[in-house]
Amino acid sequence: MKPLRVALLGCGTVGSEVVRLLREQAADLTARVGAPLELAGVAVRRPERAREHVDPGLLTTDAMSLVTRDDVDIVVEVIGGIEPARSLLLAAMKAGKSVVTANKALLAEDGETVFGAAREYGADLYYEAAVAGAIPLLRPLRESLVGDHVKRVIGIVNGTTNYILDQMDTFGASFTDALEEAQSLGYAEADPTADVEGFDAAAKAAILAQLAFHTPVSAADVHREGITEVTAADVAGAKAMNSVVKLLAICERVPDPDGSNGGRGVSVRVYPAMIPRSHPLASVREAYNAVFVEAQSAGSLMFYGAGAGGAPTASAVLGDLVAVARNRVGGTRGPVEVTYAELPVLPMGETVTRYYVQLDVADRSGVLAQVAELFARHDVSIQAVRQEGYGNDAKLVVVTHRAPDAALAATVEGLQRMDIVREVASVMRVEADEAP
Ligand SMILES: NC(=O)C1=CN([C@@H]2O[C@H](COP(=O)(O)OP(=O)(O)OC[C@H]3O[C@@H](n4cnc5c(N)ncnc54)[C@H](O)[C@@H]3O)[C@@H](O)[C@H]2O)C=CC1
Ligand SMILES: N[C@@H](CC=O)C(=O)O
Ligand code: NA
Repeated sequence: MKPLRVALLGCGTVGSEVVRLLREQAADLTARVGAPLELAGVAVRRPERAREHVDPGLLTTDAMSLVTRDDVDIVVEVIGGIEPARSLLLAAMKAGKSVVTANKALLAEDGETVFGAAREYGADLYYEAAVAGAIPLLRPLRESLVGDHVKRVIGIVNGTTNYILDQMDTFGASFTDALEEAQSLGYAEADPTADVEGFDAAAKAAILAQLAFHTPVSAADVHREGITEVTAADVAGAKAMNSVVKLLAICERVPDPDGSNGGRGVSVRVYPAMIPRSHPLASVREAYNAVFVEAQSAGSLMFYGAGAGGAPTASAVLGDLVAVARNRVGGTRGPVEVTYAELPVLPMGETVTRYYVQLDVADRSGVLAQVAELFARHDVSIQAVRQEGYGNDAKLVVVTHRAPDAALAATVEGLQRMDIVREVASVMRVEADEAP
């Protein structure tokens, strides 16, 4: 059988592992695809650098010529970022190549163009590695669950931030030390701001929401808060509540009051939140990822595994590579993205959540009543309130019932202006528990 020729774009953390696996598993991959997979070229920025497993004769800095070469069938993009990745993928699809990418930033920022090109040119576009690394998640959403009605997707989709929060929670590590470790382990993006400010998780949330709800969602639609403002007080507050702080990506269909099945819209958001230690997401440690999918007929499904790192991510890339190669051998195509639902993405203010608020207060009579009155004024119902310490160390901890995020935010602003409140020491959303 004629070999299928693969152009690899980028040979960093993920790309170098793709090359290694292609070489080490060549015989098995040939048997599984029905044709050998042959590396036609590797586009890099610095060809003078020695690379294990790569024949130097395959290296080029001219990625555009490589992707359009007649002897290339499949293009694997693991450069990352928007340009030149977008131009390279568009040129590849136009030239009739099948495409595999791990680039969530591009798919979330300008999925319309990239998915549109796949439709226009009839090209295969696979991207399992883009969300939750090695975990098979996009293929289940795109194929296995496509006959169901997905209601909610909630999970931990960024390994770097989970690693940092876990180190802070378990060992009391500093943010900076934990980030450096995550970088050295190959989990972090080239610019770790993408991880710690939540951009990476927001891109993944957009991709998940689009697939789950068959509706266009881009990174700009996602409410995003990172973990740079998570303090030791937040982590300690969570501990005292028998909870843990996790950076969550949440994609929800918001029910329509008239009961229509499609829903009023979708809420897509990323923020650090407290979850009870008894919840399965709380036991997701280090750089692992886990995602719950709640569907009408399937019920709750949990996907767990390595969400970052060279070899795990390369596993997902190889899975896609075999899939597109099989399609080429069989003369077929994979699934095409459909976003027929056109559900609106609702503003964060309308999203219903719960808050944990820790206040340093003056310890005198009437304080609790004034604080409670402010919550009531914003129609935010209190689930529990507790005082810790006394005198100058008095703290009030308030946990609310569900309320629109705008009402909760206005309540916190009001607390910040109250004389009796010395400091709003910690504010954190509370998720994934059963409370109303
Ligand atoms: N590292 C991880 O754990 C994961 C990474 N990803 C995604 O995989 C992609 C690659 O990530 P990493 O390998 O971690 O990044 P990396 O920064 O280690 O590798 C990217 C490589 O592309 C090269 N490059 C940049 N511009 C180029 C150009 N114009 N032509 C040729 N090469 C160029 C860089 O020199 C670098 O070696 C990104 O889209 C990332 O978001 C996805 C899941 C997990
Ligand atoms: N930087 C990302 C890598 C995978 O997408 C992460 O930390 O999860
Ligand atoms: Na994945």
